Amino acid sequence: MKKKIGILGGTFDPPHIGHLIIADQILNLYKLDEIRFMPNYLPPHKEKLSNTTIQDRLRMLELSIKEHDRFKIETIELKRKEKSYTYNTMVLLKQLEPDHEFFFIIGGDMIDYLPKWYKIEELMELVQFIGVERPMSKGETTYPIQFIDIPSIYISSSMIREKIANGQSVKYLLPEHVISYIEEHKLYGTK
Ligand SMILES: Nc1ncnc2c1ncn2[C@@H]1O[C@H](COP(=O)(O)OP(=O)(O)OP(=O)(O)O)[C@@H](O)[C@H]1O
Ligand SMILES: O=C(O)c1ccc[n+]([C@@H]2O[C@H](COP(=O)([O-])O)[C@@H](O)[C@H]2O)c1
Repeated sequence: MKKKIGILGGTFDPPHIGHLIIADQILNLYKLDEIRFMPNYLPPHKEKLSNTTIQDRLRMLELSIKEHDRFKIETIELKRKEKSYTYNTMVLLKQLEPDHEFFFIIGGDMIDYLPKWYKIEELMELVQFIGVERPMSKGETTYPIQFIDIPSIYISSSMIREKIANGQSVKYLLPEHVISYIEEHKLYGTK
């Protein structure tokens, strides 16, 4: 049977409850079979922002999703070891799994940036996008994105990295297991 799969691509440095909430809301509202969290190898548009390794990002993601039986991890971009252009990834995924229907999930900041994406016109033809509003971003677009109305969450990975570096609490902003991992491995300037 044709499965409906949501893809949440990201850097996840670190993953936080914003990612988990949007994934669960969309899974439920779109009646998807699963959500795959897809860490990129090299984000196309970001400088390296922290000293975490790919293994750290992957492990934190595993710890984040382990209690949800419909949350999975898609490692296709980690295996390719190149800049993670979504168009290339989705072409490959659709070749590998031709029977599945894919939905690519993006937050408002990424929607603002879409005109700069690699082969954006072709990508829009290839996969349905689901957009989530995000505080501080316009999230307006002429691309055919389906917007979904879910609680807006003012949390970002950069906010979390900054709080940790300043010795401030991040309790409840990300899963406890991930906080323990960050402390154990002294990530993001943990004091
Ligand atoms: N709080 C949020 N609300 C809506 N979308 C979000 C939220 N946090 C992340 N996203 C979306 O999830 C995807 C992956 O995000 P990413 O891993 O880059 O986290 P981030 O919080 O945006 O990180 P950073 O602060 O380092 O830019 C992107 O499409 C992003 O827009
Ligand atoms: O393909 C592109 O040109 C492109 C440009 C920017 C971001 N993306 C993808 O969008 C997703 C969210 O990106 P990020 O950097 O906010 O984590 C992630 O899967 C990126 O690989 C893709």
